[in-house]
Amino acid sequence: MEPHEWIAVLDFGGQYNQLIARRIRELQVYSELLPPDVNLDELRRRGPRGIIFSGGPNSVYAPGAPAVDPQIYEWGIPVLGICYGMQLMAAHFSAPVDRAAAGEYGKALLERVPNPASVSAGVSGHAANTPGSQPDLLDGLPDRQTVWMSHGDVVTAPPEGFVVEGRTDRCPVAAMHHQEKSLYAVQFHPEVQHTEFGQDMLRRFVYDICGCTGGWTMSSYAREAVEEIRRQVGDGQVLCALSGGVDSAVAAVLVHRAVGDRLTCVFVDHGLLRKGEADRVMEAFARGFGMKIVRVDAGRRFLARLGGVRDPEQKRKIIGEEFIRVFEEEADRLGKFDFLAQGTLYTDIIESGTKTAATIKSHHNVGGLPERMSFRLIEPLNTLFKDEVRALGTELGIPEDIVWRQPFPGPGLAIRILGEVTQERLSILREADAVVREEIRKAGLHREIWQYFAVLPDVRSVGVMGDERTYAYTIAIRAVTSRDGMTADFARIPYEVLERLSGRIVAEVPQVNRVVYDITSKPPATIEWE
Ligand SMILES: Nc1ncnc2c1ncn2[C@@H]1O[C@H](COP(=O)(O)OP(=O)(O)OP(=O)(O)O)[C@@H](O)[C@H]1O
Ligand SMILES: O=c1[nH]c(=O)c2[nH+]cn([C@@H]3O[C@H](COP(=O)(O)O)[C@@H](O)[C@H]3O)c2[nH]1
Ligand SMILES: NC(=O)CC[C@H](N)C(=O)O
Ligand SMILES: [Mg+2]
Repeated sequence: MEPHEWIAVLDFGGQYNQLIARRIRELQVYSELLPPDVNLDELRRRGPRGIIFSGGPNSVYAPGAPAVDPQIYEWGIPVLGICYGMQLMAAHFSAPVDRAAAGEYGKALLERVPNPASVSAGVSGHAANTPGSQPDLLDGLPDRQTVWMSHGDVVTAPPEGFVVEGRTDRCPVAAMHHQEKSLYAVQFHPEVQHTEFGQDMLRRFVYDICGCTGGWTMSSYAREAVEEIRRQVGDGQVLCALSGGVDSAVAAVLVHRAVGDRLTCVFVDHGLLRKGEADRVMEAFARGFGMKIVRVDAGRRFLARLGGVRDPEQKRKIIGEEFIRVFEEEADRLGKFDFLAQGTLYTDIIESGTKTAATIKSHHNVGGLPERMSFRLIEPLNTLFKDEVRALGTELGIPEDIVWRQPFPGPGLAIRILGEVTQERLSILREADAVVREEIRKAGLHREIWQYFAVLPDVRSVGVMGDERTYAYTIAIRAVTSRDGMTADFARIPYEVLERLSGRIVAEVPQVNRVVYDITSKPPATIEWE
């Protein structure tokens, strides 16, 4: 993707990195995360208007701490360092960075430090270093404001050539900039919602300091994505992995716009879908989309490969590989396909683990992919979050029921059955899940709850039904609210709805005698149980 103006965010492994890029896009300027060891010539070629260094868990003075090519400071492009990013910049310019007597975690009060040399108006918006004084980042903002901190190291004095713009009780240099170069840094996190004027600071950096003009929207995203796909595919043919979910629907529509009928979508019924799902997906996509869609019934082979497997990561890897084998076989059957399009989101990538971020779980379409495969991947959504994809889907005219369909993981019910996946367990879970979906919809809660489903833990317990002892399965209900799936809270479902759910599940699903409700948020839990 090469939009005419964009901001690069270098990823030092912090928790909020993805949020930085996201906030910039909210300001209508495209932004993307890149690894900190990105090649500078390559980056120069891609021509960002500014660079942001993210936070990260390391200490700059520790051996092996991630760094950047120091040439970056001589390039003349505006840089904003955040937290670890600020400490890195300070250390480069030989300022002392030490362990603080006490760190700052959470809310802090930022006090501006008056800077007589600052020019408060008429910023040229130039990327080049203009000799003389650089404008303040905090210009126009209140003298005292709430910011959000998360650090244990501190820059105790500004490097030579820098002026201090703000401080807190425990942090003598909480915001600073170079007097002559366009280099800015803050110890707090402007990207989090709790930093009162954080978005104003990012706007100031992106527009006034980097000289961006804005106007990037989801429809520009669509336009650029279509061009990029055209360029990538040339006159080749594309297979698109279509699941019925919003991500792959949006990916398919983009590819379709780019290459027309050189696209064939493949929907795999792997036997791990919800009740009635395969038919509903085929019906929804058969009308109105004008794309070729092939359905593959592969239930038997997936189940055979999952026999005896209990480990969640192993299940994910088996499913990821089997998906690719099915696509390869279909490609051979249908003609010559070099490309496989998938609706991979940024969330799938970060959770699967990157160079700097830990593996939480291997998403089947990322960490679960086999090493050897015959396709080149097309993933036009791999920098976006779910709510951005929904906005894009709406922009592309995709029907509301698909745009707002609750997410359903590619490995399907296999990662909601703890322990071995068997035909019997699948049918218990499928029936219980159908009740959950029906009752939540009836209660009118389906739009405000992000995801709601049943889980089958590997637990049996004693009950009494019709004066008889039972020893049967427990069903857990999982329902969460979220904006992008990165964090989530359990949904406050009214007791009456929970009561109906538990009554119906125990009465209607044989082999279940107990229903529990999962009341953990993410973190510390995740949305799915495996
Ligand atoms: N049953 C399936 N058949 C073909 N491709 C699939 C299937 N399930 C998942 N995929 C592929 O894996 C990708 C990731 O799955 P994921 O569930 O994250 O996305 P989605 O199904 O498109 O959207 P949602 O998250 O809303 O369910 C999909 O975008 C799609 O390309
Ligand atoms: O396509 C997918 N392949 C996967 O392997 C996968 N694992 C989790 N999910 C979905 O991702 C979101 C976050 O899930 P977790 O909180 O469980 O990590 C939730 O929306 C999950 O449903 C997956 N989607
Ligand atoms: N959030 C961060 O970037 C933290 C940076 C550094 N490890 C510190 O604790 O100060
Ligand atoms: Mg899905």
